[in-house]
Amino acid sequence: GWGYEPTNGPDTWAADFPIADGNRQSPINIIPKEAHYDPSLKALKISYDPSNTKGILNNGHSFQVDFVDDTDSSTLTGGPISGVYRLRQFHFHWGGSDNRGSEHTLNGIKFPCELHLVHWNTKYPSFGEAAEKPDGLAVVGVFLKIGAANPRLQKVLDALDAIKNKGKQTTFANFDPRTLLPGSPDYWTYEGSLTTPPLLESVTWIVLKEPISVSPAQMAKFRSLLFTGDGEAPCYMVDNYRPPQPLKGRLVRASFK
Ligand SMILES: NS(=O)(=O)c1ccc(NC(=O)NCCO)cc1
Ligand SMILES: [Zn+2]
Repeated sequence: GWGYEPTNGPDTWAADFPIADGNRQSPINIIPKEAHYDPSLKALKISYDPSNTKGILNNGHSFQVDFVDDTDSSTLTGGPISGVYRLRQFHFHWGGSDNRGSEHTLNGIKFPCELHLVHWNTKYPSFGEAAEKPDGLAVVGVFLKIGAANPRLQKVLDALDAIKNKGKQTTFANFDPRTLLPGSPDYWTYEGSLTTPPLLESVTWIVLKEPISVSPAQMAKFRSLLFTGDGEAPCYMVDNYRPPQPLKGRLVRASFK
């Protein structure tokens, strides 16, 4: 199956997922000077209920923290979206060293890590249905940059020892992902896709301008995970990012001047 190695990585995905060469693929390189300030963009309204935290899973591509999404208790509204989107999961993408790892880039600059908070539009009956609609998903992207250790991240990283291998999951409770967000509400937004197969063109991307911090030791924790399952030859989970894709005429809007 697909992955991030030379034999199954992003350059091979179009064979099984032709939409990889589509007109609204993600991620992209964001050039702030070419973004269009849109005064009609609303503030993001994010309200999460920590008791919705369901668990943490190594899915062989990243690890994700899953949320109970059968009620409107953890939602995203406002910003560029209309209606109510429910939090489904959050996950990360990171590099084998600090000079790479993010999916979106800023003026061509890669960050060591990027957080994705995945939400689906409740006008559709389920995540799966929403994922196939042009306005079905909204993903909030947050850059991580090397600095002081991030205490909010530590609870997530402390759970990784229990999910080292692909397919492993463990309990994870009462986590408020809002604590991972930066102070500034400023964001860029554009119409894009999932950044992993099936690469569905159903995502309104909301990329926050202000990064959060992560320390080198915390980055080492991400890199201690394995792509591989128990009993397989171990392969460290690193460089699980898709590079920027062609903009193909899309506008990137900014919520700030
Ligand atoms: N990296 S990304 O574009 O944020 C992304 C989000 C969800 C998915 N897929 C997904 O959530 N499938 C359902 C099982 O959680 C794939 C890529
Ligand atoms: Zn992602």
